[in-house]
Amino acid sequence: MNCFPCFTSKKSSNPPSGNETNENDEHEFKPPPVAAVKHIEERETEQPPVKTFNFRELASATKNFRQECLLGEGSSGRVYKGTLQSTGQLVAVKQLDKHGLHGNKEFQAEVLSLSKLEHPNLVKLIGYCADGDQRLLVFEFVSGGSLPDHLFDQEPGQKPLDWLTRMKIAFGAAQGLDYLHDKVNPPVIYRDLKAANILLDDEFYPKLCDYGLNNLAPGAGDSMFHSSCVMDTYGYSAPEYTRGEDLTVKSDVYSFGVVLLELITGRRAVDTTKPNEEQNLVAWAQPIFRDPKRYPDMADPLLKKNFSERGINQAVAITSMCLQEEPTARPLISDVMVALNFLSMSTEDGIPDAVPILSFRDKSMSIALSRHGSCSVTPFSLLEKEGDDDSSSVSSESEDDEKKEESEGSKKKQEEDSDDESGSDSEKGQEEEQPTPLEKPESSRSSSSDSGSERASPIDESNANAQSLEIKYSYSSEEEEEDNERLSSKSSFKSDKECTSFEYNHDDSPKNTSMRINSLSHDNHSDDDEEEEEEGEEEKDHETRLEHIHSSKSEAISMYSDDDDDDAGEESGESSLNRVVEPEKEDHDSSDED
Ligand SMILES: Nc1ncnc2c1ncn2[C@@H]1O[C@H](COP(=O)(O)OP(=O)(O)OP(=O)(O)O)[C@@H](O)[C@H]1O
Repeated sequence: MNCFPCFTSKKSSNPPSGNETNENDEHEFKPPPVAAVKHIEERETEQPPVKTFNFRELASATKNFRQECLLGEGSSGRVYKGTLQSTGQLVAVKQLDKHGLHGNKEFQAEVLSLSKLEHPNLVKLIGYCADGDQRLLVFEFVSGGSLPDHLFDQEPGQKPLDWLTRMKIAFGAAQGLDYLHDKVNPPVIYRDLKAANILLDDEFYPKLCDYGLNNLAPGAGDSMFHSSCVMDTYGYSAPEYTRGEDLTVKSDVYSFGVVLLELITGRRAVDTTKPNEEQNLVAWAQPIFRDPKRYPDMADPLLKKNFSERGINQAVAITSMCLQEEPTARPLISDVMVALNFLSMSTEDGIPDAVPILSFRDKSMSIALSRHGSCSVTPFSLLEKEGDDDSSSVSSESEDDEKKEESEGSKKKQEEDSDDESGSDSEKGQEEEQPTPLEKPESSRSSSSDSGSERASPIDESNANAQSLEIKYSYSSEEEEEDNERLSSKSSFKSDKECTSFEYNHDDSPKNTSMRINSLSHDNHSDDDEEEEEEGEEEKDHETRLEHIHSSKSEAISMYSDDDDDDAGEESGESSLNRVVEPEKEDHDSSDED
């Protein structure tokens, strides 16, 4: 076994032995050390930081690839369940089809790329074997089966997945995808996201498999590869792919939308047993997307209506965003992830917290969700103007919708005008957020009025909380936050004496991205805010304040860095996934627009 010393985390130097794996450890992401500047000697003998197996070891692990160990067969080969003799660890051994075999160097380069992708929501590559004409990949074994096993192919007596579990699965899958899109530089496009590629452990914790395997699949690189992929992912492929256009990260967002739709409806992406008009799930859902009153009717009957109306409305709204025909109109997966985080949190009354719209990097998601009970945020200066006349300070939901529609239209136009600048635009977009009338959180609504007309005063609790809002994107050093290795989030909507806050510590990324959103009430003004007030900058003082801090990114030198090795990489068959991290990444999602 050859490991990069610089990639060797405690975990990899002492691999857990299968069943002995500590549950908590398994779900707790331990990012590989950021140390990326490799010694010259190490570069010369670059080997994947995973175990190399000889064929005999894997044959004995899988009882000679016996039928009883066969987990299934996919487009790239057969997958067997095995037990490593040396450690007792359970593994899934993928025996790649022999036709379209790669040379050893090429195969190793792909394995090297794959091995560098590490996230708790991705099935971990443990090792590989390149023996003679055999090419095998060894992955951690995920014990709970795949998502379709639980969603569609239930055994008699098997309990259906409840709503919250479905949202948690969606959130976890979004985290895995977000890692590939946003934490790996340049982004990795999944290309083959579908329910069958979401594996679940015994606690329904989701892990994506088959990521980054495109270059290893038989036929990769030949002219037929593109079309055969369409067939494999039939029902999940984004329209641009079937049009023969290039895939982007937004194509993955589309596929993710299909999975989300499956989770909500309990229907398969393609089901030929259904009447013609219902066979294609997205085609069936499109007319319903345009009629929000029908959203709750889309729910899987097995849920027996055990979900909140706001929960399903927001989930369907997110789904329809992901399934937009135009890639640029689809949200970033990071925004989908933020929204799903809220939907996957249990609350006492079962109603998910409203998602504060300024949580999003891109405005489109804010607009979509603000229609379905999310906490909108209006610059206070505008509220004051509205507040002069009490009657104008409140608006009915239909008025809200009209205004939002207007802003959605203008947003769409903005997007078209500047679809190449989305990273900086997302910041800009938030700064220039069109005011949307405030809505009360659902909990206060229900008690406030029985008339059904949703009204919100500019000085209600949630508004007060929202009056001063800071967003900080900062890149924190590994040392500072090494204890916060998993994305953590907290949210609360409390009285105006308290502050609303939630934090995302994306410490699972090589960049250790940390995003913090604090929505402070007046009572909790920071010193800075108070100073501003004293200075009499009234308008500014009450406006939503956005602060984006990109601190020193010296840590952007990541484990992917190969420095000046580009040429060497090419020569040695360096794969497409093995790319150099640029020292500065200004534009978060520009890659998908390139
Ligand atoms: N790491 C793993 N742990 C447990 N089961 C796995 C693992 N990887 C794959 N499987 C199972 O092995 C079977 C075959 O998987 P594979 O990924 O090759 O095919 P697929 O996803 O069904 O199809 P395709 O590769 O064409 O997308 C599936 O049933 C899958 O759930």
